[in-house]
Amino acid sequence: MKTYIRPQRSFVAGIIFGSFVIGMCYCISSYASPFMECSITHATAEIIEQDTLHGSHLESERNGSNSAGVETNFPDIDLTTMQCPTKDSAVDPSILAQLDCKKRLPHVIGIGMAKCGTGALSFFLASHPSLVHSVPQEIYYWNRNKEKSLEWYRDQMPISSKHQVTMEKTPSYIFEKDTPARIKALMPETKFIVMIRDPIVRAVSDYLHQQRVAHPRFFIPRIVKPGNEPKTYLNTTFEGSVIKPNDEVNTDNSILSHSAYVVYLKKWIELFPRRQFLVIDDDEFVKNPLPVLQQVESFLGIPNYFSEKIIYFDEQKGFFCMSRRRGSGTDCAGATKGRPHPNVDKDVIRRLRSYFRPYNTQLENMLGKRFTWS
Ligand SMILES: Nc1ncnc2c1ncn2[C@@H]1O[C@H](COP(=O)(O)OS(=O)(=O)O)[C@@H](OP(=O)(O)O)[C@H]1O
Repeated sequence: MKTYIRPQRSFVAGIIFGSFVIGMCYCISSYASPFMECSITHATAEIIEQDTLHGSHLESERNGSNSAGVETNFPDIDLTTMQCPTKDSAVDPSILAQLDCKKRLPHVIGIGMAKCGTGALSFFLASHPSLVHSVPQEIYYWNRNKEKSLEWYRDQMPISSKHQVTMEKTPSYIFEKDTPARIKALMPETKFIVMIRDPIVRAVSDYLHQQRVAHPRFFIPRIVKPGNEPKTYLNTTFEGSVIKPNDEVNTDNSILSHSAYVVYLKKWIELFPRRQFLVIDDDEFVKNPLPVLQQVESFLGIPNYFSEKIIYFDEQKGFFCMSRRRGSGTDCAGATKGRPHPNVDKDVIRRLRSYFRPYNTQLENMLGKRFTWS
């Protein structure tokens, strides 16, 4: 009989001790939860080690164990994935001091290209616990607001902890001639994300987008002087917009010229080290965003957060969406994405392919990368 009684006693004692431990954990987690939207404990040392460029931006050296390498009352809390609290009251002062919550200039800027998945990328990245994204996504500081101060720019950013990366994207930055030099002078460590896609598909997407805007001046054919930036021109069809009545390719139309990526990207790549750029092919991203998002995490030196668990293909939307998103908001990127593309005349496609070929080849040589659409 004794052999039965002993295990029963230790079983009861185990339950009492276990309940005590669970209770303690619950107390600590409810205390910490107002400022912990997500706790990722699997931040890999390798990814953090790659963050050489960001060392100066992130203002802290991170290490593997307690990723912030700081002492708090809660040694298991990962400060690199912790959000700045909206209210200070419930936060342990030692944690608050380590987060150093304030607005910061962007560490990474999405500089282009329009209609290449830039909105969807920002949508996914904004859910990452180690990244804060400007709202709205597009700030236009380096073009429309260039007279304003850097303080104004900083003020457009959300509050971040010193362990988070701040991001904004304005796809039209890439076209600005003096912007690379200005960023180089003021924020030389900035990282850049550039999204591209099949140039003809981008042109069709741009055509559909401009049609929706439909400014009257878009319908007037304009001759652009050599060296000047082409303007948008819209005809009733895509084909009519990109092929002139004399049967030449309408190179004066920005719908086409903006797909000659190398022309614009070259100026940036000449000024900054190549490691400060991540070029993403939207044709890959749209089909399978997860590896691309993981590549971005690695590029930014932030912990791994994206996985199959939070990204799913939405049959109704026809795009990948997020199954979990912090805060309120939709689960899929904006409603203006994914307009049905018209079938384009085969002969026009053939002519546009040969128009873009030299640009694509130059781009591939510059980036040391091949694209399926080239
Ligand atoms: N996951 C997901 N959800 C929705 N949309 C996605 C996604 N991934 C890529 N895309 C593609 O994004 C294209 C729009 O590009 P942008 O966001 O750069 O457009 S914009 O310049 O900001 O207007 C848009 O192009 P169109 O299909 O031509 O509208 C989409 O194909």
